[in-house]
Amino acid sequence: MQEATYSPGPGRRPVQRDGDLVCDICVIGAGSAGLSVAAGAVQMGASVVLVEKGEMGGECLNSGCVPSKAIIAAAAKAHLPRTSAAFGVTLGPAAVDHQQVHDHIASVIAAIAPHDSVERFEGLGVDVIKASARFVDPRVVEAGGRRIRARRFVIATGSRPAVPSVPGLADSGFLTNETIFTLTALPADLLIMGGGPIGVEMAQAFRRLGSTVTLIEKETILSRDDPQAVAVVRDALIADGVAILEGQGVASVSRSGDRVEVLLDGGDRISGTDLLVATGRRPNLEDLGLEAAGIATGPRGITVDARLRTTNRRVFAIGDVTGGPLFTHAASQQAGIVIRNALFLLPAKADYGALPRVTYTDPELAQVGMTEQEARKSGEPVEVLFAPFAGNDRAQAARRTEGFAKIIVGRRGRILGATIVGPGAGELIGLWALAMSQRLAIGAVAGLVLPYPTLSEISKRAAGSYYTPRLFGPTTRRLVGLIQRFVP
Ligand SMILES: Cc1cc2nc3c(=O)[nH]c(=O)nc-3n(C[C@H](O)[C@H](O)[C@H](O)COP(=O)(O)OP(=O)(O)OC[C@H]3O[C@@H](n4cnc5c(N)ncnc54)[C@H](O)[C@@H]3O)c2cc1C
Ligand SMILES: NC(=O)c1ccc[n+]([C@@H]2O[C@H](COP(=O)([O-])OP(=O)(O)OC[C@H]3O[C@@H](n4cnc5c(N)ncnc54)[C@H](O)[C@@H]3O)[C@@H](O)[C@H]2O)c1
Repeated sequence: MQEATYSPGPGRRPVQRDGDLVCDICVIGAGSAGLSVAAGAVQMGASVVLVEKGEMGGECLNSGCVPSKAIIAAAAKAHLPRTSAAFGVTLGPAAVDHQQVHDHIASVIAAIAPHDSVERFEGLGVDVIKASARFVDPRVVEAGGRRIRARRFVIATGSRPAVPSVPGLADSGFLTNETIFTLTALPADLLIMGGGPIGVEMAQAFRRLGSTVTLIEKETILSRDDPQAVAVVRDALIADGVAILEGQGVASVSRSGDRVEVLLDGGDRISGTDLLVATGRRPNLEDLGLEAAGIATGPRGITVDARLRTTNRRVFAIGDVTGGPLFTHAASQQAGIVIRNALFLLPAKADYGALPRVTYTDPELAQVGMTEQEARKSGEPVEVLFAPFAGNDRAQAARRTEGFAKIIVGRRGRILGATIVGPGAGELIGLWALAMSQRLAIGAVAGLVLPYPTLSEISKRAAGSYYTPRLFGPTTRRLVGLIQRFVP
């Protein structure tokens, strides 16, 4: 997480009192969520203690967003020879050295790590304790043999892979996001259980790097997303050579020598050299002493209200440990809400109505607000605006014409949601996130002047189509005809 740093000079520091370390805010967990609160709070003058039992930066830096996007970038390079010929450029076949791919991933992590480091946070004035934290009563946390008494606590302990209880799986040896980025040899035959964002991103990346890949999904891949957009991603994965088995559960797993064997619910058997389990997440709640602090949990994680308060009024919880939305940018949005509540006593509430999400396949799939299906279910009259990348001149020049932008509009041009699947969709969705967060109507995007030729014009094209039937209809024609009679 790259949040801004401002150095206002020394602020309040935690103090030792009656054997306790006393501070304004104690943050548990130094991942995307915890680091954002700690950095923000200390720079606004609060005294902050940050407790982390593992690596600073948490999952996003060490085993999530950063390494996954680094391997996707390597895979894009490996894919170049397969797309260049249409431009009249012939590249030799890609030779992938996975040890060097691993080193590339490690060096990207190392480049970002100083921003999340103990040194940087202590430099900002945070007391960092490298230990496991546990509530001993509603007001006190113990960590590394120290007692921390804070006005407010923030639990930001994240999540870990949820491994399903499939017979044989635990004894067969499998990879998760915690281990796959440490491989120094490319898996020859990779089986992936789970077709969520992790499964599909990794399926395409490893296939492009040279693995044979089979993706096993018990329902449909990317099931939360617009099926028409998912179809574009599915076609791209298949074109890359990923075998996709949808509607197929895994009945059992076994290992025989260097092969892992999977028995599917339907009775078919498949085997591979490696198995990646990407079947969702579990919140990190254990050993936190939540009962001692009177903090309730639900099936997805720690129970919080719209202000992100737990059932203990001194304690907030944010990030993956609350069960969703499971994104780094959601964690930092939540951190801002906690800061407003805890430091300024403002009743700020979480609102995910304009929270974008992107799956970084090629093409990317980006969403903000409601999908078409969600909007239709809401009962409001819905208009669907559609612009294909094939109608975008820049996409034509780059030979990237797959995909589309679909904008969902309600009454009086209110933007209800945007789905973009295609080249650079993750960058293009930002415009719609801004439009939705500022409650702009569709006319604001239709009236934008954007540089030609850019992919971003697809948004204007889709927005403009809202006015096509209104502008080019019989009323306008009659009006122009009437006015023209008076033009000398
Ligand atoms: C492969 C993968 C790719 C992803 N890609 C993206 C992406 O592209 N974009 C995106 O937005 N999101 C992505 N995510 C999701 C994102 O990584 C998470 O939503 C985010 O990291 C959650 O942050 P967090 O601070 O809640 O938890 P974490 O980052 O998990 O941090 C929690 C920290 O708390 C510490 N901790 C736990 N218990 C204790 C304790 N008792 N005492 C002290 N410390 C403790 C842990 O050691 C950890 O460091 C991805 C996830 C994965 C797995
Ligand atoms: N680009 C991004 O922003 C990004 C990338 C990766 C992860 N993430 C975050 O991390 C979260 C976790 O990702 P994920 O992909 O592990 O989880 P997920 O919950 O999104 O998807 C898991 C998939 O596994 C399937 N599944 C579950 N059990 C199965 C079984 N026994 N056999 C076959 N399939 C099974 C589910 O039907 C589901 O489709 C995501 O929800 C997302 O919020 C974000």
